Amino acid sequence: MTKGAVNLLVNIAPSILNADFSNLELVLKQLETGGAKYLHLDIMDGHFVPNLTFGPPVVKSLRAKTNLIFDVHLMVEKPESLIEPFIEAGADMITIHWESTRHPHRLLQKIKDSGKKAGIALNPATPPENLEYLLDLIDLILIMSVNPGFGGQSFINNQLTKIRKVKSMVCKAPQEILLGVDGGINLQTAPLVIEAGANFLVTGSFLFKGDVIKNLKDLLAVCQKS
Ligand SMILES: O=C(CO)[C@H](O)[C@H](O)COP(=O)(O)O
Ligand SMILES: [Fe+2]
Repeated sequence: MTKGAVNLLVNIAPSILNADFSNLELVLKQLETGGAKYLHLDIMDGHFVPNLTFGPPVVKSLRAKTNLIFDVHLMVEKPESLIEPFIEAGADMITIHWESTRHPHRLLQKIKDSGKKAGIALNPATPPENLEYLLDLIDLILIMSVNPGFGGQSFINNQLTKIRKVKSMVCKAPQEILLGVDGGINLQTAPLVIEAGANFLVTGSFLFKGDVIKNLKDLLAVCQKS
């Protein structure tokens, strides 16, 4: 990839956080029918964030049912201990939080050494300049546009400024880096984040209110137009 290469395609990564957990096989089929390529898996430990979700066994069960690209978002204390279990469960990409570890460089290196894509997420109050000496290890920068922990929160508008700053960092990197946004993405906010430079949009509660397939298709259409 040439220096400054930018992926013009906008990707949608559906989060199942607000899906019907009693019928995830159906949810996977709906997302595939709607045109999804990724599945965003929100892992919460009740410590780093005040909520609990699921762990490697659930990811392994889902892995057996779909070829979607598994994008694992680790919102946990001590993510060091969970890299291998999630890779064994079938993760294709693992995103750690900058705030969750003293050694983000070592952890990103560990993910890359395992042959998986490495992502780093930034909470709303974390400045993007912290990524300067990590950039060569990063495949995805995930800007949290809500405080992590729950689906269905409102988009924090000042994160648009951060997306613009990160866009200029990403353009200078020698490799392709996806610029992701997670939280409060819907038909109104998607064009704003795309205009600011994002090309990887995580969306959860918007999709699972009403007709999942229609909502996903509508969002993909907005992304293609923006
Ligand atoms: O990481 C997350 C929350 O911490 C989720 O990925 C995010 O909230 C998606 O849900 P929604 O679209 O409802 O905001
Ligand atoms: Fe997430």
